[in-house]
Amino acid sequence: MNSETRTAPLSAVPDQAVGAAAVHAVDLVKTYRPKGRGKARPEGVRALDGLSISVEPGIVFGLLGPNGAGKSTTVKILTTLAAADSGSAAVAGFDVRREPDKVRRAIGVVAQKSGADPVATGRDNLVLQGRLYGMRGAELTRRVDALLERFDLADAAGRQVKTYSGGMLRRLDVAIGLVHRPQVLFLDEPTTGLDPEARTAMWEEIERLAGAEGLTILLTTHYLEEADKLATRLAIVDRGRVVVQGTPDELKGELRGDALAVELSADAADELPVIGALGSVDGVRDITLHGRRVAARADDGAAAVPAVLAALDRIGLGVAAVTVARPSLDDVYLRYAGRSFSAAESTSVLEGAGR
Ligand SMILES: Nc1ncnc2c1ncn2[C@@H]1O[C@H](COP(=O)(O)OP(=O)(O)OP(=O)(O)O)[C@@H](O)[C@H]1O
Repeated sequence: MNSETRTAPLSAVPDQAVGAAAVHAVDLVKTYRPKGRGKARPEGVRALDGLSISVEPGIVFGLLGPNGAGKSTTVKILTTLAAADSGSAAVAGFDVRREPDKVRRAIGVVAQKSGADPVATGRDNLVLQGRLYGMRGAELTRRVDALLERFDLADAAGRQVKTYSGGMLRRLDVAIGLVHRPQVLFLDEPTTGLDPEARTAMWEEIERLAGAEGLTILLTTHYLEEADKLATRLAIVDRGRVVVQGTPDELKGELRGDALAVELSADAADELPVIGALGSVDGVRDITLHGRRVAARADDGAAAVPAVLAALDRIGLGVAAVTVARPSLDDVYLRYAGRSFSAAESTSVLEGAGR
């Protein structure tokens, strides 16, 4: 448990709000305060700044954000491992502050760092977890066998976990999280550090799980592609707040049209003629120029390309390349967070280094 101070108690979650949602969090605030005096940031780090989410049962809900956005802190609060300074949260209908034991029974947690005992075998790790939840005898053996089979670990079940590959260890972590048949499974960045093959296998596994037994999965990720592929709904988190939420298609659909990227054969001396020329093309808007790169949105990108090339030609600019892309989650992030995902990632890395 963390040692930071709690400035105000969590308020109870209203019952009617809890009923329908598998996870319901309102206005979570959390500040990590430095332990000693004379630290660089005496005011502490505000990891959550009024974060709210509501997750309906049976879906994969993605919490997407760059490093340092507050995803793990949210998971810690929802899984009763940390206390919020203020706000309220309920999981599987239980208040995380008032009913932490019930919450813990209802959830499985796969943290960023493996919780498996490296010197025990895969099977023993699963058995131990089951026993912690009161499972015994044939029921436990059947459950462990089924999970070993399902996660393709049956052949390695008798080996010490320290001999497992990264992908096997992650699969074991998920299996451990599922032993006691939780209603809600928390997966905190489940594919970070995995090679592409193991990542694809884990994606397939998560997709399979989501369909099974009405399990609700709350997944945190800083991979745009992962959120796009797996999440039924997602919330984009930036600096401790949800900046926008919806299905990946809804979010991308809000950005009307395609992204058009034109690389000029030479730097354009002045932005205005470029903006003027492209602005005269039907359906083309939001034009920006950085050096040789022109970016714009177009209602129908492919159809606009000939007219765009002609317009640039008229003002004497040659074109080296043109690409047309459907809106991505990165575009959504840029629109709502005001900076690109990769810029946010590098800022948070620098912030982290400065702490
Ligand atoms: N125990 C702690 N003490 C001090 N600051 C912390 C602590 N844990 C997290 N933070 C800071 O709180 C902010 C949110 O961190 P958090 O780990 O929740 O983000 P995240 O989105 O999960 O990022 P990551 O993917 O890197 O884990 C960051 O600035 C982080 O450095």
